[in-house]
Amino acid sequence: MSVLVAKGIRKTYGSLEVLKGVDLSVGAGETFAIIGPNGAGKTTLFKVLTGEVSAQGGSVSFDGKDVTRLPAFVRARMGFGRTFQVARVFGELSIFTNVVLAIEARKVNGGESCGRWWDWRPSADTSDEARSLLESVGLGRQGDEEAGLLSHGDKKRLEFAVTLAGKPRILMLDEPTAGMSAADRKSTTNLLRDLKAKGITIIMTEHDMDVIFDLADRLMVLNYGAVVSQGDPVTVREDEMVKQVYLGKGVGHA
Ligand SMILES: Nc1ncnc2c1ncn2[C@@H]1O[C@H](COP(=O)(O)OP(=O)(O)OP(=O)(O)O)[C@@H](O)[C@H]1O
Repeated sequence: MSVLVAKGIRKTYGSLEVLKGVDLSVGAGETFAIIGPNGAGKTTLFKVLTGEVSAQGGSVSFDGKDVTRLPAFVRARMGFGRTFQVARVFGELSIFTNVVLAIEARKVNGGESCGRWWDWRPSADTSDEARSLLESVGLGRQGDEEAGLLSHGDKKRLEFAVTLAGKPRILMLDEPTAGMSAADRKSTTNLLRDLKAKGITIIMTEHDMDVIFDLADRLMVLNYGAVVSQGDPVTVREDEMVKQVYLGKGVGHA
């Protein structure tokens, strides 16, 4: 069954047609990648799917419900988890507190009380959950460190933990390995493989073809806002049009 379906998405900025009628359908538990050259419209499509920007045409449905007109925060509450090209965390707070706040936010949104603000401290359950999330992203020993001082790769890891704290039904990852060292890219790929194995639905944009071909069940290739090809990695890799517009002769870091 499809979790996320988009039909005929059209988006323009002034006279620039950024998305020209994009259709996609992502199944439960699937890892779906959106790839294409710089400026192809990948991030814009992402933002339309998450509700950060509205499109001029088309529809988006999530779990069979039309969410086209719902803003991003409502879609987030419905189960959209989102990471960004540049990780967004509370830099002045500790790693542990960043995750605790995300867990508490989920609980409050779910109608639970988190105590009085003037003597607030996380419950034992919340603390245990935060520790286990940090463990799962490889930051288990660094909980007390200030988030703003983390390396780029570790900040991304923390952003994953914060996003997972929301218990998303669908994980939207905009270039999860952008700007990472080879070692960080490898550990992030391993982390994503673990999430995939847990059955979480993932939609990602990514320029690193090794990451894409390692993780994606299906790919969509965008060029100038139009879908050039869609299918499993082997089919897309062999597509002559895709080779021309994006992959070139060899497949590597595009
Ligand atoms: N807010 C905006 N206002 C005007 N033009 C925009 C806006 N956002 C994106 N664009 C333009 O839309 C086009 C698609 O941009 P988008 O960021 O979606 O591409 P992309 O495929 O994600 O690129 P990259 O791989 O470089 O991140 C580009 O020409 C970009 O300049």
